[in-house]
Amino acid sequence: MSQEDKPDHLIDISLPLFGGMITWPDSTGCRLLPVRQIEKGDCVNVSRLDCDVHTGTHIDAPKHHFRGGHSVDHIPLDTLVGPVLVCHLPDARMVSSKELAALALPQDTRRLLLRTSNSERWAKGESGFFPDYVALTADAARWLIDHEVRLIGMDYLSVQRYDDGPLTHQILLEAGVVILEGLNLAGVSPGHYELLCLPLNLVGAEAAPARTILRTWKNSKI
Ligand SMILES: Nc1ccccc1C(=O)C[C@H](N)C(=O)O
Repeated sequence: MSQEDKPDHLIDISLPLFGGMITWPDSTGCRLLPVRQIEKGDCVNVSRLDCDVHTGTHIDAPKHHFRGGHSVDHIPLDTLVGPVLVCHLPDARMVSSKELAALALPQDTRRLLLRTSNSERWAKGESGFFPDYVALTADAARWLIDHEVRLIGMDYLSVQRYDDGPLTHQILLEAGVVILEGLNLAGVSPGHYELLCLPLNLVGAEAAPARTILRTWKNSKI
């Protein structure tokens, strides 16, 4: 790698996982439980993570909504890693096809992350789950498929609005679009990056937590 090609910087857009973190209201929550403790006389520290697989930043696979649908271990890495466009919709109360069309995305956009006012609320450290988060409508899901987007990332714990039915998820997952939820895009400038989304390879699971990073490059286009 020449000096010019060195990574400029890495931006962690995933949520830290910790006991008591904000989770989906129906979730059993997230706990990190001590199994062995040096301070209690054990020779090592060992913890157990107790959470559902939709905790923090995570991907959803078709199995989340479809019997017999693919699980996360079948999602190809080359969908999860590669060029991505980050768009900023600071004033959107929801994201419909109208907001997406107004972005005038380059035709070759296959991965799209949307920074909304949700990210500012993560940044402020709001303490509880907020059901009025910004998310996609079903017609936005159809728009993404029509425009051949293969991965869509949103900055709250669901891609669909809290009071909506499951249609947004179903449309995306049926078409094999990877749903990336629970991003924190606070302070991320809109533009082109390389996405590195690495979910746990949980065999047979409908979702998996995913450490997710954006990489910018100094002098090269991705
Ligand atoms: N953790 C859960 C537990 C029970 C029921 C749903 C969830 C979800 O996380 C839903 C998810 N965020 C979704 O919209 O796909």
